[in-house]
Amino acid sequence: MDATTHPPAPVNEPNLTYAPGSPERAGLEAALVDLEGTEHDLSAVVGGERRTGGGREIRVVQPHDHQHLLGTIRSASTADAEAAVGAAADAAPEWRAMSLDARCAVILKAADLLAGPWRQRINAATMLGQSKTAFQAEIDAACELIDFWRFNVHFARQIVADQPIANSPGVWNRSDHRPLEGFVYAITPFNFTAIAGNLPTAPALMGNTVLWKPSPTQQLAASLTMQLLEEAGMPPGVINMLPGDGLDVSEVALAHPDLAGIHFTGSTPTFQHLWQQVGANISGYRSYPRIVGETGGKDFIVAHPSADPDVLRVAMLRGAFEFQGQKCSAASRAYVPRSVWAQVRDRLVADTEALSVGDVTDLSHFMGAVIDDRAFAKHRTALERAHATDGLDVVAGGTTDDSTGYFVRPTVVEGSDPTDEMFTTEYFGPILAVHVFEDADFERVVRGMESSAPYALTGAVIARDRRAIEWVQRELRFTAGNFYVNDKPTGAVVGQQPFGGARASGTNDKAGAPSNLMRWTSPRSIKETFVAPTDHRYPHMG
Ligand SMILES: NC(=O)c1ccc[n+]([C@@H]2O[C@H](COP(=O)([O-])OP(=O)(O)OC[C@H]3O[C@@H](n4cnc5c(N)ncnc54)[C@H](O)[C@@H]3O)[C@@H](O)[C@H]2O)c1
Ligand SMILES: N[C@@H](CCC=O)C(=O)O
Repeated sequence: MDATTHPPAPVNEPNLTYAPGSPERAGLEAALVDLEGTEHDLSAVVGGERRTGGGREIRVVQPHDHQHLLGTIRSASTADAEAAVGAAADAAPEWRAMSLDARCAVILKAADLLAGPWRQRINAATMLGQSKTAFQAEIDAACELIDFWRFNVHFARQIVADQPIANSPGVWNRSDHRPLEGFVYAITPFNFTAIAGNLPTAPALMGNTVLWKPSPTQQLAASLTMQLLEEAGMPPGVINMLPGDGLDVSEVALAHPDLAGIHFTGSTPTFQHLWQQVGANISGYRSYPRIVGETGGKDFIVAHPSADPDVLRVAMLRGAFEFQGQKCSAASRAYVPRSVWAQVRDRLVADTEALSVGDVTDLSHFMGAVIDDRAFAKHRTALERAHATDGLDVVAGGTTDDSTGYFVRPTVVEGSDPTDEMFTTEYFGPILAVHVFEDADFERVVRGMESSAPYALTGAVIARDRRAIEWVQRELRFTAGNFYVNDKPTGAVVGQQPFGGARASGTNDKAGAPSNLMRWTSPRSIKETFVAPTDHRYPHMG
């Protein structure tokens, strides 16, 4: 309960530029060469020991150069998962008894290691394994993860310092922010190294022990993150990493009486499947598992007739195509009045066609490849359908090429029917659907957007008319957990725009915020009476 000391105050980590000639660019290029040259050890880590999983093999390749092997995973088996549950249970008593200062120190050291000596290694791993450009790797693997760690320390201390505000005479009330009883199961997505690092460490900071199942396509950066945490002093068994497809791990973890929570980020169907499994097993748990999940999106930009066309164009280009549209926050549908579209269309098409797509180790590219063959096939099918469907007009991009890497050209599709699947289905790729409408129909179109997709993650309004901004904000209040005015709907910053959405987009517990950390504590209220009564009778009894 020691939250009275003063660790360094959190400040957002500045983004390095990687401009030609900069020292960070030289460091990054050296790290890329170093990591590309070898096949990496992607073993499980259970109780601090490396362990070759007993399950099926998964090849981890560079998405932009799919013949280039980075390493091979042996998926964790049920025996590996059982060993991890045991290691988490063994580590729990000492970890939860440790002072909050000690746990914070581990996390703050991890942040400083990542800001310093580990920065380019983990950035390079994120570029090679997830096909992020230097800038996209920097804002994710370095800055956002450093921010998660530093701000979470600050928020954890606020939570522990939050104590009852009233004491009756002769009484002292206290709150004991206990960790959960059992282990937390953290399951992380391919697209953000920061999310992969945050999901196991947030519950650990609050005193829990964790089973961490990273995404196979993020495993290189995940393995390095695990090494960094060990160097920072994370004790063995507090976080147990189980690579692979997760099927055997879930078989053990979701049926185990000690499952205390799930910390998930990924697709909506996977999250719903996990929740169903928990529901099916509900009578077998010691406690009701906390279920936190941030999931899919179909994120929008809506322009008002007063919109600045340049602001709209840049919001579309960056919002839809950075990291190949593989951010849960990526703009994948836009609604644009005809008068504004007339000023935006040609330049948007020209700029989209000019975006360079390629091997991200060539730092001149704006985009890399999509994550794997499955994603590639899904996007190719969506584009074939767009080319073949009346009412859909592919005005930029629309082509794919997987001869060397999983490349999908950034694509703009004009669609006359806003109920077409282009406007409702999450493809999770660089495909932006645009619905052009008559200016006079603005209010009708916005009202239709309220329920046109099942998600509610991010959205943006582009307008100069203040009344329009206010009206859209009110009308679309429940359509986005993160709402942007005159900006792209991506790029939330920890401590500034707490991130998460509702409806089919998740439980909206807001990653990197006190509300998330609260889910990993089970408070105990303690009342101490200094001079206790010694007579059971009340005055009214005479
Ligand atoms: N809302 C957010 O904050 C947020 C952030 C990032 C990504 N996402 C969403 O994530 C999705 C993309 O990520 P993805 O492709 O990695 O998602 P995914 O659902 O395919 O996989 C997520 C994780 O779940 C694992 N998994 C799948 N089935 C499992 C099972 N039965 N047991 C255990 N683990 C299992 C995967 O291996 C992976 O580690 C998109 O839908 C995107 O919108 C959301
Ligand atoms: N927080 C990130 C998205 C994370 C999901 O992929 C953003 O705001 O762009």
